[in-house]
Amino acid sequence: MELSKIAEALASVTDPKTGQDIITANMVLHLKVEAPVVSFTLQLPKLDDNYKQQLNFACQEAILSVYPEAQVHVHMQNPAVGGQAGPSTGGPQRENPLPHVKNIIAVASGKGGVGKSTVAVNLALGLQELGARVGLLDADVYGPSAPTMLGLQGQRPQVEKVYGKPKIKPLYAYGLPVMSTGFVVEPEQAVVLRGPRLAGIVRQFIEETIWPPLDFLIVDLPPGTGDVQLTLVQTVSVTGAVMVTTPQEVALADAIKAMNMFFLPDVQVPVLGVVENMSYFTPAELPDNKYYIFGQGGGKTLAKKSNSMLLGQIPLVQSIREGGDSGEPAILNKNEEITRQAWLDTARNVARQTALRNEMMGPTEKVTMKE
Ligand SMILES: Nc1ncnc2c1ncn2[C@@H]1O[C@H](COP(=O)(O)OP(=O)(O)OP(=O)(O)O)[C@@H](O)[C@H]1O
Repeated sequence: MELSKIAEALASVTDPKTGQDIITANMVLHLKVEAPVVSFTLQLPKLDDNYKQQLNFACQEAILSVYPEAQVHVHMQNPAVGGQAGPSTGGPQRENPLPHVKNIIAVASGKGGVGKSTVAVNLALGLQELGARVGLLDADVYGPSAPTMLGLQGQRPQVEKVYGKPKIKPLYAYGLPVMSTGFVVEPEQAVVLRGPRLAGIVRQFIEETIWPPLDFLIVDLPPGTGDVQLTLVQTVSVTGAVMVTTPQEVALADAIKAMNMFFLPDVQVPVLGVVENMSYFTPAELPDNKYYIFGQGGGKTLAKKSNSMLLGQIPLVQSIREGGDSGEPAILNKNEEITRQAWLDTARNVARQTALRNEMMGPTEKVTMKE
């Protein structure tokens, strides 16, 4: 009996919760073969009887299909839930719908149009370029821009049944699994649908999408504060928030208001830092010149107010706008090295601040609903 054949057989078994195969989802531990006995531990996010039985049966069946003589012993184990790296902070243990996603990063802003979606998309691709496994959830229900920015407009994600339950397959762009409210809701529809309905869609996207194992899930939030923000912090443990602002003082008051939501005593999502977008204008023909047309200092002030750092300063350049419109984000444009480096530096800082945060604190507690 070969271990590799057994592992291969187990890779055909799907976790009914995440839609991932149980090997990729790191659910199989201590796999041992002493013919005819095959034993292993199956780590489950929740020991629900029905769920346990289904998986046990599927594992037995998979192994018996390659080694009919095998005696399969499956030991079920419930790991500490709560999800991400770092020790548990104690308190009530709640189920984590994304146990195979290490860090969930919310990208937020005070008002629309500051380039939050541009930052979310380029940050996701930047982290991927640095070697991380990244996914993007565009939860900007009123103005979903990921489909256009990633050249996925008009496409619809497919639904696949996993143990009889429908799960959504994300679309892929440049290797990035992407879900966007724009895939299922027309912009005109979003305006008439009420906040809680849209928030429900976001919750469904988190819980029912077949996200692969990820180091980072970047969540592009709508501007300001509202139902979607609340739903996110109630559904998952958000590792940290990245605030996006422009340098103007006038944008600051709104940004502070949006940021303060993360600091509410019931929420307590750490702010990893601030990305200042449209920091300066650089004409393509004078790449070394910087014109601070929107003033200076907004990003730094916001970082100071949140006791965090300025993660990056992104120039206002035509290629970023063009990249957003053409479906080929600026970070992929190797002819615009200065802009590309600004995005990569930002991604590096986000990765570093996330690692530091995880070293210093336990997972963020999910917010519980108070009736
Ligand atoms: N640094 C930049 N240089 C040039 N254009 C930019 C830059 N950042 C963003 N843009 C452009 O500005 C417009 C608004 O950006 P984006 O959609 O990312 O903003 P947003 O804050 O997500 O807005 P909303 O959430 O209201 O839709 C887009 O056309 C985008 O391409």
